[in-house]
Amino acid sequence: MSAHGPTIPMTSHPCGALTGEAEVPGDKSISHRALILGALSVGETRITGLLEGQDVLDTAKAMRAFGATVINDGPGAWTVQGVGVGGFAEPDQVIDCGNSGTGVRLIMGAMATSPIAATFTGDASLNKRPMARITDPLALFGAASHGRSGGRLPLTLVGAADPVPVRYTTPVPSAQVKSAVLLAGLNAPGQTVVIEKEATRDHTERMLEGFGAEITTDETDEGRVITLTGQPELKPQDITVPRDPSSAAFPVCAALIVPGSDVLVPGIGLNPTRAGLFYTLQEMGADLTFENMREEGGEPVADLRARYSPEMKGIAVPPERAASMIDEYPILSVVAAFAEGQTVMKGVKELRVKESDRIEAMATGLRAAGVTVEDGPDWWTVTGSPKRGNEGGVTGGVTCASHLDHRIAMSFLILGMAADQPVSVDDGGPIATSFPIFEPLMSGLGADLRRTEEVAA
Ligand SMILES: O=C(O)C1=C[C@@H](OP(=O)(O)O)[C@@H](O)[C@H](O)C1
Ligand SMILES: C=C(OP(=O)(O)O)C(=O)O
Repeated sequence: MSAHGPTIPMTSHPCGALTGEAEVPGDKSISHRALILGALSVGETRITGLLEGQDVLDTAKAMRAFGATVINDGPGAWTVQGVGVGGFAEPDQVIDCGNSGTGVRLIMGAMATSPIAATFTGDASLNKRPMARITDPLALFGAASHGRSGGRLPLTLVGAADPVPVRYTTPVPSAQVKSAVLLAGLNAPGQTVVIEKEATRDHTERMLEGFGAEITTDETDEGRVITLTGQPELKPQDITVPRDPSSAAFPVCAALIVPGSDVLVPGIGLNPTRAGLFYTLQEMGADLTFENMREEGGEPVADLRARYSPEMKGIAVPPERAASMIDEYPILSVVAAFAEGQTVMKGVKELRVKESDRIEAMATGLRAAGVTVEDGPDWWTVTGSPKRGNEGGVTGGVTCASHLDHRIAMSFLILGMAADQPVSVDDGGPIATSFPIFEPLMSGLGADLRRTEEVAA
């Protein structure tokens, strides 16, 4: 059961060529940040292209609970009347962030240096995920948290009444940890400094600068040093949210493994901290090209064209690339199942603590579908083959558990499009958290997706 709806068993049948144009929704990471920084500004922020997935809708609801006025003016069009830095009111309800690690972790940071308390919870998936990685640095500002052992949700966060600035080196490569500390630093005096050894997505830094905060990033021997001057007055902005590369990954990868496919996925951000999968696929020999390269909102954007690629080879993914494709390893493992040889993915311990243990979830389903997978604490490998049908290759014919994880559900449904037999997932409901139009969009390209109670005509 997903946090916000019924269980939806789904089946993906082997399909003909996927063709056409796939306009994926707005970027989930940027959507969360636009709402939160809009709420921390004084005045009206206007947002177009907002992702209207459940994760982001939960953040919009949370911002209302903290006192901002958040209005939906039409598809993707939202306005936020903010309350200013330090202006959050104490919510009179539990903040339920559903399935969203980004939502709960960034919102905890945003309130941690205000003299208010709030209780946070989530769904069965989110309430298993580690939160000490957030409450530990927030305690350095003077915030206090009271929750379950091991620092998991539900928990109550009591914001610092007299916050102090913090200098913090992130212990794991996490943009959520970095962002929570920066957002807390907004309402602390002086300068808050975050140091990250591996570069992670930089949407928070870019957006804070866009809202008028004083923030610098320096590459040093220690790593990337990000310095924020506290207590700015953030200026409301007009924001156009770019389309999400992590959602684009699904139609792109489907086209690469379904014979005869040729799909255009327009307007995808190629921010270097987000585009690692696409370069990896090209290195595997994918027929994947960037058309109409341009800049939008200060970021590189292109139209991605993906064509069926039967000559792909397995690859050793550079571990230093992991952060720039951390959400794309599940769908990469599906492509790897159809590439000749071994794909090696190392330095990916973080996959064990996403909405699910993504290594375990994918390894279990792929093995059941006839694919060779090996794994360890922070690594896994997939040994694939381009063979189809009775020559060998991916048999399919299995039902896989999604574990309340949208990317696991979507990855197995893409597998079913190219396997010899259909692949089912026990619950496709979580797909709505990040990609609510996944079913109609993929069906429009030619996929054969069915809600399992449906019977073929
Ligand atoms: O900051 C963000 O928007 C996100 C950061 C990543 O998590 P971590 O920062 O925990 O790696 C990623 O997995 C998540 O989908 C979105
Ligand atoms: C891990 C993800 O999101 P979150 O951490 O926000 O739940 C994701 O979208 O793959």
